[in-house]
Amino acid sequence: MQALTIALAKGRILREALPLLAAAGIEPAEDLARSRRLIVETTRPGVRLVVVRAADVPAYVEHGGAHLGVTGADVLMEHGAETLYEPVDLGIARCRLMVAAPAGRLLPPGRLRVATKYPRIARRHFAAEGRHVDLIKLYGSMELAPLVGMADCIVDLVETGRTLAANGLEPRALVAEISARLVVNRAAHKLHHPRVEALVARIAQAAAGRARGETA
Ligand SMILES: Nc1ncnc2c1ncn2[C@@H]1O[C@H](COP(=O)(O)OP(=O)(O)OP(=O)(O)O)[C@@H](O)[C@H]1O
Ligand SMILES: O=P(O)(O)OC[C@H]1O[C@H](OP(=O)(O)OP(=O)(O)O)[C@H](O)[C@@H]1O
Repeated sequence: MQALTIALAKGRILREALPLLAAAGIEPAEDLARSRRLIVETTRPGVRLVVVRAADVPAYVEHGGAHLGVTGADVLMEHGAETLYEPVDLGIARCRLMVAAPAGRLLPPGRLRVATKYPRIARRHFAAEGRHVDLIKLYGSMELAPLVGMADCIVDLVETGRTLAANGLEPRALVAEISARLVVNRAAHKLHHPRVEALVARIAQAAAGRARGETA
């Protein structure tokens, strides 16, 4: 029987997802921090993990490289993952996607220069407000763009607000509440239905337990 593969976003989501998966009875068979192996077996027979960049998880699940995936809602929104089935909000890696700008500075009228890693989401957000934008796509450290005069505002993730404050920026508008989500390949869901359903149910149960404060 083919093993079910879960694609996990590395970094912050991986760190928070591992205790959740452990509570669901799925633990990596080797230390992920030390191993250079890209496919890792788990203590649960028939379930294996692949660890990839957060932004790559939708592609792995969409194209059948993994049956299931765990990544941020921000990544899914930006990817336009309508083709993926999203059954569980894991409640981990919580933060907010926000518009932020230099503290106390009025945004200029007319076209706004917006720096972001999320051009699709940003365009949609400002279009809904009827604002025209010039988007500058960045891959990190968005907070820098207004400081060097390259952008009027940013669309970026905010958790504690410390990064904004440290750079003289302030939140201006909420774009979306973000948390990590479990996604499932639709074909895999049909084809391996009982096994996929059982796995989704275990993970959903662990997420619900975590929400009740039962696990880390
Ligand atoms: N400060 C934060 N608080 C909570 N969740 C966050 C925070 N920053 C990012 N996330 C969530 O974790 C996901 C991955 O972020 P992370 O910073 O680990 O990787 P990245 O820098 O976006 O990816 P890569 O290293 O592959 O470029 C984000 O897409 C988001 O869903
Ligand atoms: O509100 P805060 O608690 O300060 O968190 C927000 C910061 O966290 C994320 O960056 P991260 O630390 O992941 O760095 P990266 O974007 O360079 O990966 C995000 O891109 C913000 O910069």
